[in-house]
Amino acid sequence: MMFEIYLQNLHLPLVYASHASARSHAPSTMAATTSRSPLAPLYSQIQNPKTNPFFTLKLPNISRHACSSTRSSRRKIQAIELQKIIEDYPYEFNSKDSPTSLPRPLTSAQLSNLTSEGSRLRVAYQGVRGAYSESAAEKAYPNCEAVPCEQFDTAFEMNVGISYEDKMSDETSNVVGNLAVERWLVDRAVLPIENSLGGSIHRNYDLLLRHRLHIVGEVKLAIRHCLLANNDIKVEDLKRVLSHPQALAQCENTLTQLGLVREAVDDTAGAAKHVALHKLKDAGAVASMTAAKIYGLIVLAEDIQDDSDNVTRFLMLARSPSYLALINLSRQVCLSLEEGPGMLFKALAVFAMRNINLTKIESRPLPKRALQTPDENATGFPNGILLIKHIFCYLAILYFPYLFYVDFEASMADERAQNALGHLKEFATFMRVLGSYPADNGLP
Ligand SMILES: O=C(O)C(=O)C[C@]1(C(=O)O)C=C[C@@H](O)C=C1
Repeated sequence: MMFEIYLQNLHLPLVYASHASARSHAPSTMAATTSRSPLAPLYSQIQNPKTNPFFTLKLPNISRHACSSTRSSRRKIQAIELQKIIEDYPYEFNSKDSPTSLPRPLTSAQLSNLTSEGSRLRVAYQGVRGAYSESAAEKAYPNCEAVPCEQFDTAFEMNVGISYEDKMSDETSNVVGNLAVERWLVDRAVLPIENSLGGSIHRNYDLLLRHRLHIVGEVKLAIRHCLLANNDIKVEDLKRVLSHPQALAQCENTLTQLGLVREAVDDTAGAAKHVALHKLKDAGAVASMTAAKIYGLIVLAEDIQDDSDNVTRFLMLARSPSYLALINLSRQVCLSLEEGPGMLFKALAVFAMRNINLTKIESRPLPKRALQTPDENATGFPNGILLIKHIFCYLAILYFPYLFYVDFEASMADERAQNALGHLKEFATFMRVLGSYPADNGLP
């Protein structure tokens, strides 16, 4: 209801308007970009340089100078109706996308637990049943169908979202064809991104950039690890313990006290399943109580994490950005900056000067794969990665290039946020808004 009222009443100013103007000035602004940016050749990949606040990378970089006339017209265009914007979203990606496959913003049905077809929302997570990510999926989308996946990359490939278990049963029949695409399509993927004990999960930050998905939600989940073993096994019998590396790290103190050798596996529940399946006598698993029940293991010790306050934050990803992006509070932007004194300070100042709260900043090295030539890039990285490649070549002679992921609190409709991003775009060599989502402020 609130959303409908919002749809009717909200008028969106700003970057949308500026983009619209940029569109009409496309030839000149593109020429300006060509002369000032090593990234210019990639603009040729723009399919439809219309409004796209979520993937700003390919929008022409308008200098302050060139902007003055745009600014006054921007001021005149004070409002654009939300519905119009939504209808207009082109979400241009690379030229391989056919117009029909261009992602659309999520509908309100998709934001509930139903897809637009009325079926249950399918949410992919890494691991087998009983993994914490499965609980995160269910917390975010109660009554969803949580789909276990072997690896995050499988979960991310939503268009071929064949599930782990489906894949296992189909391994010999090699059915990953069109049929599988239709049958095993998933709507969301769940990605653990940080933990209160272990900090950021770096690999998953890299995945965010490698795949062209949008963050549409977050969930904080209390993680309570148990030490599990087969029936009749005592703690003294154990020599080793299997689990996900994050879980092992979160239980460092207990496991050291017990003198157990750690063995890393893909997920906590997978560890429990392995211990149960192979009836191991010398090995236990660190996993959830739910996993113990599913795989018939006994609980030797509860709450073995180093701190009782052990919370993991998960992100929900979708092929399309969320309508709620326009009223949401949290957003994440990924950017790289030119080398020079105070560049990061300058970048962060665009938020500070507008009184926008930054909730997190993470830096990651530019992915090596970005160095591949476009021809080598057969796996189809998003354009952003190709763009990074150019930046990397440009800076690599002297410096270690880094990407910065910035989380900040502001809705898409917030003029300050639009201005901050517009400002940032003037000197960031690469920028992509990874998503916008309601913060999970409830109890984990
Ligand atoms: O292995 C699992 O059960 C997961 O869901 C993965 C994961 C993670 O990657 O951090 C999720 C939550 C816990 O922090 C431990 C493991």
